[in-house]
Amino acid sequence: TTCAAQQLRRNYYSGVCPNVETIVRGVMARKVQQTATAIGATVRLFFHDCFVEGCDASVIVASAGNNTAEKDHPNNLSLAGDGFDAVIRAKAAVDAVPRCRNKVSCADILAMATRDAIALAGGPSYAVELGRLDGLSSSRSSVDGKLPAPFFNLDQLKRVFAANGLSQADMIALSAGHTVGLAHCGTFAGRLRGPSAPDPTMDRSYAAALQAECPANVDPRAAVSMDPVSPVTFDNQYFKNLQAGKGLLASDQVLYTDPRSRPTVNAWAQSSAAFNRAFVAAMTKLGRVGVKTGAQGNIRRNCAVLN
Ligand code: HEM
Ligand SMILES: [Ca+2]
Repeated sequence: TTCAAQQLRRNYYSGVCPNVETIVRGVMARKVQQTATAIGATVRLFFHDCFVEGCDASVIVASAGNNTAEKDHPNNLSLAGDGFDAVIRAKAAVDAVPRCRNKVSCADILAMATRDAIALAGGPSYAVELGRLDGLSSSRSSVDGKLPAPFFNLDQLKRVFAANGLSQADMIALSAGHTVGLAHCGTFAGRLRGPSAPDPTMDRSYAAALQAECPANVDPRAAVSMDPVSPVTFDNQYFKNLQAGKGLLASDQVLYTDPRSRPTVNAWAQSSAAFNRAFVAAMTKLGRVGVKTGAQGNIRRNCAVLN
């Protein structure tokens, strides 16, 4: 088989739809201005797409008939609607240009939208590789075991990223996606109360603040910022938070607690330039996971519906 990653390239659409990146960026700018939650929602959607059947927009497909799609797997139920909406809107804007109509894949639109969301939030801007096709299937069962859980230790995190060709350094860089966005109280409640709580690796005042934001019988829809310091800015504050015991999920804090990953956390807390370089490299690698070309995929007319 050919190496799919080699098929991706910058400016892939320069012939058929030369303005595609400008069109997507415009939609994202408007979307983010309306709802800042679209930033985290889009970035997480891309991650969950790439880790299941590769970056092929399989996560966007809606359940239909007797097929239950990826998005209805328990691990995906908390994907925020604004990420899906951003892709649907960008697709509509691209398809409104006659020469672009049905020429740009949903998978590539999600990759562009993610790049734009990060840049709009103040993060590093990078040239995005394009040329992915949309997947031909999406099933709930295919998500089983593919995504990391918030209580994973370092070995478990490394394993699920290694399964996608990503190193420990890539995993640490990508975890900084948690510099933006929200998490529901239930995802970290075990660190606040219960047999082994409060988690001794969590800063005491941060634990108290979270306990107040997420009381025992909190509305299951309640969510808190993943980065308590700069929640809508894409920056290396994530790593400074870990140094201060202010990682929200156990899988965040373990990156500092475990001596194997701590030096990397310290380096990127100290240098936003070094973090930005590592993040762009890791995102580019993430975007190459399981890319489909040729007969493995197509260009979906409606991102939520298989052709
Ligand atoms: C390292 C393992 C990871 C684990 C265990 C993990 C787990 C989680 C969990 C539990 C949430 C909260 C969901 C909720 O309660 O609604 C979340 C949110 C989020 N994750 Fe991750 N994640 C990981 C890696 C990543 C990566 C690699 C990215 C992207 C590069 C990412 C981007 C996000 C974003 C942006 C949010 C906020 C979503 C929003 O605001 O709607 N995560 N993650
Ligand atoms: Ca996918």
